[in-house]
Amino acid sequence: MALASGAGVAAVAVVRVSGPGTRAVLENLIGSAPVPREASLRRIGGIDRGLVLWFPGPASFTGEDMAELQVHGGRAVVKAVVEAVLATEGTRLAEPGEFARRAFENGKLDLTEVEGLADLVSAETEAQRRQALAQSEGGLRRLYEGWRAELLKAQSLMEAGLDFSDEADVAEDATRMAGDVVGALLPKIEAHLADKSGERLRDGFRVVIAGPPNAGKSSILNALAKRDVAIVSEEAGTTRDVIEVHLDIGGMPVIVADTAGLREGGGAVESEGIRRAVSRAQGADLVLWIVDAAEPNPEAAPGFGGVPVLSVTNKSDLVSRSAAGSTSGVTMSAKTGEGLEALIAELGQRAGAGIGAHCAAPITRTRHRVELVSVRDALKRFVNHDLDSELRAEELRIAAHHLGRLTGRIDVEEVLGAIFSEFCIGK
Ligand SMILES: Nc1nc2c(c(=O)[nH]1)N(C=O)[C@@H](CNc1ccc(C(=O)N[C@@H](CCC(=O)O)C(=O)O)cc1)CN2
Ligand SMILES: Nc1nc2c(ncn2[C@@H]2O[C@H](COP(=O)(O)OP(=O)(O)OP(=O)(O)O)[C@@H](O)[C@H]2O)c(=O)[nH]1
Ligand SMILES: [Mg+2]
Repeated sequence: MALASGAGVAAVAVVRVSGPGTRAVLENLIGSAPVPREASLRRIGGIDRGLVLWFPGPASFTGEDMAELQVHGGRAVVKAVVEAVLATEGTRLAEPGEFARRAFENGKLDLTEVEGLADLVSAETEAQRRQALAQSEGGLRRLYEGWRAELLKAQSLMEAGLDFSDEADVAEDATRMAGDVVGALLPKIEAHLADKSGERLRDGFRVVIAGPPNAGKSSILNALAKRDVAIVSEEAGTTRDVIEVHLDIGGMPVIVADTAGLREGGGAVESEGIRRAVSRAQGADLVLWIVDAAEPNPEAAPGFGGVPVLSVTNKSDLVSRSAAGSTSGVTMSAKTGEGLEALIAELGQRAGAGIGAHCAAPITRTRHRVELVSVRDALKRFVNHDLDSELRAEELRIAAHHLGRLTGRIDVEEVLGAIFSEFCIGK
């Protein structure tokens, strides 16, 4: 049992119940289970009048008997309904992600679909929502199940080759056919691994604003965020902590961080701010290097460990148009807003906004990448003909094992905890 509608008061709250005791909860609270899968307006335990939904298993989200009580969202109503449900013998509060976990355990969802659901609940932009929905509806599951079927085919051909090892031509045919199957599969896995668009979309494109003190970094952050997130002042060394905002540029999540101005000297606090700025910049997808247009000798951007740098000349309002436009990169004024649209367009383009969704479902997590690298490496060893047939067959088993971990078919107990704890209570 859980309050699925989350913390805080809403107009309507949803209490979700799953498990074999669900029918007993309904009998205790509303007298009887209503018509399955149809909303019924009922008195609920003398507490409220609300909509009741009854999903007898296995045709439910978790695959078990389930019910929903949709009641008025007031604190007293919710508290009384939750207590009334818990009063039924055997009922308890659900752990975070427990409904999804049961759906997984009952074969309703595979691990990639569960991850898709978690991402759907936390999606912040349209492109993230689309990607998460497709994954939650089996985009990756179907892809990986197809590959698993190919692997099984190759495995059985290799086994046949081993069984007929005294009939050289039969054995050779079977082994060659297994090689063809893997030979066709490997480039598909390589192409899938080469596509980083899914992880980038899920994680967001990370931009760090860096530059000398007082160049207008915090003013640019505020202009991008369209609100006063960071303190701006004419004093050099204003920003110390890294300040982050989440932007949605054409459906792409872009995470912009403002940092302390980089300069020599300064006190201990400022030095720590500078250390954080540099470390953040080195982990970014893009650094915006901000300089003051009125500065006669603008400081050149240092290297940030190979991270691409886009030069931004700010305070264009302080200089004549021709002087401001002469530098490379973006020229803008955080004060007047001139050039801001151009900066946003450039960020969107670099983040990959507007690129239509890739046809195939992409990798969205490091977990997928790690398992698929193991699959690929085993298959590469398989195609290496220096190994004997026994060892090559073993490589196929290793590949199938890692594919199984990906979809949750085999020994995933250690990853389950990590995945399901991402969910909020009630999911
Ligand atoms: N009120 C409410 N809204 C909700 C949910 C919910 O649990 N309750 N969902 C919660 O995530 C999502 C909808 N997801 C659902 C997924 C499967 C089933 C379900 O009953 N599946 C059965 C029957 C399928 C069918 O008839 O097509 C099954 O899989 O066997 C229900 C909701 C979003 N909206
Ligand atoms: N004229 C003009 N002034 C600006 C512009 N952008 C920022 N300023 C001013 O420049 C000063 C410094 O701005 P901040 O945004 O605090 O600069 P910063 O780079 O974050 O500074 P630190 O955090 O100290 O490194 C403030 O007085 C701003 O009002 C601009 O485009 N034009
Ligand atoms: Mg600042």
